[in-house]
Amino acid sequence: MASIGLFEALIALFCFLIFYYFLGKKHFSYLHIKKTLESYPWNWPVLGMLPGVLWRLQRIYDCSVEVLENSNLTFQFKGPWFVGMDILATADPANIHHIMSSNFSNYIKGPIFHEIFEAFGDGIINSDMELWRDWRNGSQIIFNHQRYQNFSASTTKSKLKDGLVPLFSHFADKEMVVDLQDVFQRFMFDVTFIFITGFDPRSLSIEMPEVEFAKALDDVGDAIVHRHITPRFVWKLQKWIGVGTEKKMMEAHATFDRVCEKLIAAKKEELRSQVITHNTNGESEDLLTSFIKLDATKYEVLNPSDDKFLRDFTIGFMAAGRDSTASALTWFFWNLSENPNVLTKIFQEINTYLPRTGSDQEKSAYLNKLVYLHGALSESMRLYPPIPFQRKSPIKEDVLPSGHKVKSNINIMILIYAMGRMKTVWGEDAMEFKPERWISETGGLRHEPSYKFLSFNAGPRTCLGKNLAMNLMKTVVVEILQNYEIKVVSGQKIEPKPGLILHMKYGLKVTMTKKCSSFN
Ligand code: HEM
Repeated sequence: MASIGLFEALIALFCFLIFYYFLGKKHFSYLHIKKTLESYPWNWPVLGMLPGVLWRLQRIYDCSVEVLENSNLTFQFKGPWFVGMDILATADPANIHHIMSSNFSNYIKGPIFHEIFEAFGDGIINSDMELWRDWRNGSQIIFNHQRYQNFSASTTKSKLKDGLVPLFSHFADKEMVVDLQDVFQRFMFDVTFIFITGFDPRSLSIEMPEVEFAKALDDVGDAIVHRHITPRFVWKLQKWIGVGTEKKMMEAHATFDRVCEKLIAAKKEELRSQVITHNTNGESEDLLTSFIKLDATKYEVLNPSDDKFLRDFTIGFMAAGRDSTASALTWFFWNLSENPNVLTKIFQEINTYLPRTGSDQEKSAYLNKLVYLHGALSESMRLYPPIPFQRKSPIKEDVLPSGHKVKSNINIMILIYAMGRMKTVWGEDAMEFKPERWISETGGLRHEPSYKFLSFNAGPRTCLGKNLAMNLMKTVVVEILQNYEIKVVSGQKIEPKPGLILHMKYGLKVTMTKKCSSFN
């Protein structure tokens, strides 16, 4: 997402010249600079700590763990002078509880967030206060309705049986090496697209076609990361000239507008013809249909009859649902390959509870009994949270429980990745993959407060798709483990890529073989 491009190289060169100037020729050496930069983010004149961030960009997550562990969980990052890039970074559960829950109304995403994430328009991800409340209320009613529950369950099942399983069989028959990350991204793109619009983009197929909407989402993600590490006036200038990631952002905007216009028109036409023929399926419904039918009089700001509202809804929900679940699944399978004892325990649990016969409802009810699998998925998301950071901004000046004074409108970054690895929060074994930490003494699930386990966010803005995502992942994992043996290709480099979503930088290469008996 954020591979170093021409612009970063120019900044690096600029930094180099500044270091040279400040350190003076006598003391200057490559090793001296390297040591200085690697020990701690140095606060340089004019450039602040930005050079340190760019220097560490490719291993920014692990650096954030070190820095926060050494700063009592909260760290003041100083950006270049006069460009408003100062950030208070925190992984302190007390601060997070204060920001996300107890003082929620004072901490918003704010205008800077809105500007950086402008591609998502005025959708739920980007909204605050009244608009967010309307989004949340409307979405919650639709999400919890039986019609959508039925639709999402049948979509997952059919995409799994008719999409993922035949593709895995093909890979197994041909003894192919495949990138599991790419496969899960395509699977989740299709599933989320169907959840939202009812249409199947069919990106998951043997041909692995490029889908312009998926590419547009990736390009927007790259541009947003670029905006996080670049002074505002610079990316504004790039946008004005139309170069680099800003050019891609503009093209992505155009793709979103064009694709959504077609989708919304087709959906409205479909609904009109259903009214004429009285041919509606009252038991199962996609999200776009439900939003179009929403009773607008119940909301102060939302206007479901407006196409711009429906466009922002589509983009926002696609961005929220697609990559997060694909990332969680990819890291989970990698963690399983590294921890064969965990895999054995998951097999045992599935064997114990899997109903051989029974209705679909009975079969899906058994997912709730898979406590160890739930713990293993949570553990994987603790160490590899699909959304690795959050941004917030206080409306009014405040003092955080850690004692840090925050002025209005400053940037606060909650580093979820670092949070999951803090020894002071999770104990000395914080870096170990241990699903057992999620199991209580009586064998049930151990509850961890969301301000400590933040992968699905905390407080009133907790992820709307949490239960859906957990059930979906359990269904996928059981189906795959039942039918295939997945082997991770040895010798490949596994590391997270800096970005909005915790992708694997080089993907996850695997081979798969079909299992003879149904399960062992
Ligand atoms: C493993 C999978 C998932 C993870 C880890 C996850 C995580 C998160 C996180 C951290 C947020 C807060 C983002 C922010 O405020 O900027 C969020 C919000 C949200 N998520 Fe998820 N998510 C997942 C799957 C899904 C799915 C499948 C859907 C729906 C199709 C979904 C829908 C949403 C929505 C609508 C919001 C916005 C909530 C609000 O602002 O009130 N998520 N999610």
